[in-house]
Amino acid sequence: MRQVKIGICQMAVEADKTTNIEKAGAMIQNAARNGCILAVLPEMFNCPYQADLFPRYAERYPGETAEALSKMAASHGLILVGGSIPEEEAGRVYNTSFVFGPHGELLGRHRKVHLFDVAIQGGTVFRESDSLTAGREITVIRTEKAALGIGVCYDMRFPEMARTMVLRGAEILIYPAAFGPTTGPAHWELILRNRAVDNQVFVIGAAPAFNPLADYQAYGHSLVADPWGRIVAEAGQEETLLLVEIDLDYITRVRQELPLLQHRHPELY
Ligand SMILES: O=C(O)CCC(=O)C(=O)O
Repeated sequence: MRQVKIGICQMAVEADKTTNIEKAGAMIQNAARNGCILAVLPEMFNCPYQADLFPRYAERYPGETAEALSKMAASHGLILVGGSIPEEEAGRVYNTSFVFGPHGELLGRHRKVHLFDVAIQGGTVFRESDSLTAGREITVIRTEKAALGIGVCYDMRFPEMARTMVLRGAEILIYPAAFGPTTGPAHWELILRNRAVDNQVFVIGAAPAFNPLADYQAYGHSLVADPWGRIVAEAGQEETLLLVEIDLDYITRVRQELPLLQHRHPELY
């Protein structure tokens, strides 16, 4: 048994950065008290999800938020997937997930590759590329507990990226995300379960809670899907710490019984 207890911090993101960092800290502490060895925050957890605000909240590494995350990981001795934050480097702003280890060390970072530029009639209109630059790397982070494939929100819609992470050894795909009221009910669960069943891995979607005062209405519904495509934990819309324990050996069992990855014909596609 390779048990991993995980805490997903579905927090309501507010306008004030320090308040958001403190709230994340309290939820991570709660996760640690509940025995979690992995905690996950949502996309843009320190900043309202508004393209015009990203440059204003952006930090150069190691800034205020990354330092706080590193300390939280170290003081609780857990692996922390720090959602994402606007990260500035050389005049460009990225949507970046920083991942810290149990001694507070930076294990890696993922810069969102696929920017969310959509105009859905009667629904969400968003242009991340107005203020963000896309990352150019696929991210798999090997930790002492599990190999983590990291994507940010819209990245989850690209099965090629998930497959690449899995072929590079990822056992858990983790997507800090912030789906909204248009695509959330339509696609959120479908996509996350699909990435799990396609790749026979665990998949985590970590969302902000619905906040009636926010400009962008997050859908919430953080969830964990297992390698069989089953939902093993799911939150509602409200602020909550979603706790779940998974057994990574289940990946091997599902792959032995249904050897999907061995049956591929990459020479044909
Ligand atoms: O793919 C979607 O429907 C939502 C994506 C999104 O909100 C994001 O990438 O931040």
